[in-house]
Amino acid sequence: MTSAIAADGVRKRYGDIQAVDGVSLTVETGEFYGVLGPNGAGKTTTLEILEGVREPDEGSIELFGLSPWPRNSKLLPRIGVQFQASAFFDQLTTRETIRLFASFYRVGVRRAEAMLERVGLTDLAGVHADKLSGGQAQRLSIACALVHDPELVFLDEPTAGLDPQARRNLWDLLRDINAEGRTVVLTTHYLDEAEILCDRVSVMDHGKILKTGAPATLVRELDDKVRVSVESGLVTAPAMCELLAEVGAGSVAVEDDGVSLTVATNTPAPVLSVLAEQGALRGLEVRGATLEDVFLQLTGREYRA
Ligand SMILES: Nc1ncnc2c1ncn2[C@@H]1O[C@H](COP(=O)(O)OP(=O)(O)OP(=O)(O)O)[C@@H](O)[C@H]1O
Repeated sequence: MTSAIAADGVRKRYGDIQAVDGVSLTVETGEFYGVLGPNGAGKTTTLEILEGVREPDEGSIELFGLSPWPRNSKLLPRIGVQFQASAFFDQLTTRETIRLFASFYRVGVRRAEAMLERVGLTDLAGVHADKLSGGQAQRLSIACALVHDPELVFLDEPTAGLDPQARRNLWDLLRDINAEGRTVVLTTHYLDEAEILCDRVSVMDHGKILKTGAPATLVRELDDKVRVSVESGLVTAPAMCELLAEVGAGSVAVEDDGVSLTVATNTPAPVLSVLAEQGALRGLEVRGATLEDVFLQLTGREYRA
């Protein structure tokens, strides 16, 4: 089966800046694929090259086996590109905006109205685009990208700047879009978003893809320690070390910062048993590694979105 996207050796330079430095990736049909990285990593440039709106200096790109550059009219009906909300015409209403996008693709008014309904903007159909909240504007931009029913949708940081509730609402919409069978490619600098939404993510920094995989696989491959924490004062750190040695709990690190006692371990089961036997489970939290730890290991520095 042909992949939705196959890119090989893509490079793009702006003056002295090598924005994209040898990116190769494959996105399978139906996948929810994330390109994750901090500001300036090269995510937007990569996405624009994949969309066919920017010419690469080097490399080959195929969407459904076709080259997106120069602009390929056979591909245009099959792909949806989310424009940044700020690119809307402020003086058009929500309804006029979606109808304008629908007209680009010769899509009827009924479908445009259905899209507004789908993203929950019917009640705001008469409101000017510049009066929409950040979340509403993002939903409108996603509706515009979907109005012609594309198979492959590109979203560039769709939840940037939204409050937590608006982000979660948008996540539900994005999940539904993918569940309908569409391939979704999203860039984000939010690690939690990538972890929650994406089947696979490429972690990007300084124009290069450092690693690609399912978020859970990337985290598991770290083989990082699990952190088991309880409230301080239930059992002391030295006592905990002794108890864990008695049961042969293996390599552990015990720390008490006055708020929590934390045991870092590869084998949490005996740690939990000892805490339970001591009646010291108040405030129990068990934390595994996250994509943040993956980024730290790949780059040697903390993740800064
Ligand atoms: N049109 C341009 N002209 C010159 N430099 C650019 C241009 N677009 C991007 N850059 C630079 O290329 C690098 C990669 O930018 P890009 O926007 O692709 O990264 P990004 O990961 O999407 O970042 P962000 O999360 O901030 O959008 C950055 O150093 C940026 O300043």
